[in-house]
Amino acid sequence: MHMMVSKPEQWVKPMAIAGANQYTFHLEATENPGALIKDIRENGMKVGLAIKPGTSVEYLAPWANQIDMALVMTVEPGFGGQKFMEDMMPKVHWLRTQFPSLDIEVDGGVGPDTVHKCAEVRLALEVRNFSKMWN
Ligand SMILES: O=C(CO)[C@@H](O)[C@H](O)COP(=O)(O)O
Repeated sequence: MHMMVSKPEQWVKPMAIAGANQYTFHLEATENPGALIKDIRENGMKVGLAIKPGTSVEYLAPWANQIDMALVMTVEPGFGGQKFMEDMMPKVHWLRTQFPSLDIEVDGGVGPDTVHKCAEVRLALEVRNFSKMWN
């Protein structure tokens, strides 16, 4: 589950009860990422950590060894249909280099014209709209 929400702490248990196996929260949305990571693990889920376009990847780095997946937003959180921000790819490349075994995703603006940019940096994709990819 990609929880693009404020106060992500309050949804950990409900999502675990609902059967989620991974809980991705936004670094900007919590004051205590370490406690939240611990709580997610204690509730039996894997941990994903997302950053918005304006957040430097160095803020994510201290947590990278404690998470299962890093998610680099390639649009501003808010709505679909925005343009893929290719200038986020250096963040992905840096993470891929520093943490070779970490799963990395991007979210937003991925389609036929941009998917090759993701393939170049060996990303797992969070694809919400497959018809956009293949039609
Ligand atoms: O929620 C967000 C952005 O707020 C993203 O997850 C978008 O929904 C992605 O949509 P597309 O760019 O793939 O249309």
